[in-house]
Amino acid sequence: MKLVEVAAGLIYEDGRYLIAKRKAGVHLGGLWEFPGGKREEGETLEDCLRRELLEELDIRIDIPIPFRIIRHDYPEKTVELHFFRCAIETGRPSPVDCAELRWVLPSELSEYEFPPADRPIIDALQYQTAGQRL
Ligand SMILES: Nc1nc2c([nH]c(=O)n2[C@@H]2O[C@H](COP(=O)(O)OP(=O)(O)OP(=O)(O)O)[C@@H](O)[C@H]2O)c(=O)[nH]1
Ligand SMILES: [Mg+2]
Repeated sequence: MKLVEVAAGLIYEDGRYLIAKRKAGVHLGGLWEFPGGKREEGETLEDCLRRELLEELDIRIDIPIPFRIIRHDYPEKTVELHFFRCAIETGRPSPVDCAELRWVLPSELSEYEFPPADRPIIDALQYQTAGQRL
């Protein structure tokens, strides 16, 4: 089956992560996600992340730090999601290519419906923050 490589940003600011709601009608439409998209030929995953965040949110980010790679089989395709931690360098996020944007606390992430592939990321972000409070 075809393998789709994706870069997605865990965009962090003042204790919150920026999440986006996917437009209706696209793959996994209506679910919340970490902004990003598919790598194009000739691009590194970091280039891809920068391009997608500029296209989808109109922001430029500082240096992305690789966090985790998750491979997940959907019935129609297999995705390899490369998650990066990052922060906004310039710009104010606007929902150019998504239905809605929200800044949420790690503890609030479980109130939003994410694609099944994102489960381990949500768990890791919540676990990390819980640890920091100990
Ligand atoms: N961006 C993003 N994609 C995810 C996440 N989790 C997940 O399973 N995906 C899947 O990874 C693929 C990447 O999709 P995308 O729709 O963002 O790609 P894109 O921005 O290049 O969009 P396009 O194909 O309309 O140009 C989709 O099949 C999507 O369902 C996530 O947290 N963020
Ligand atoms: Mg996208």
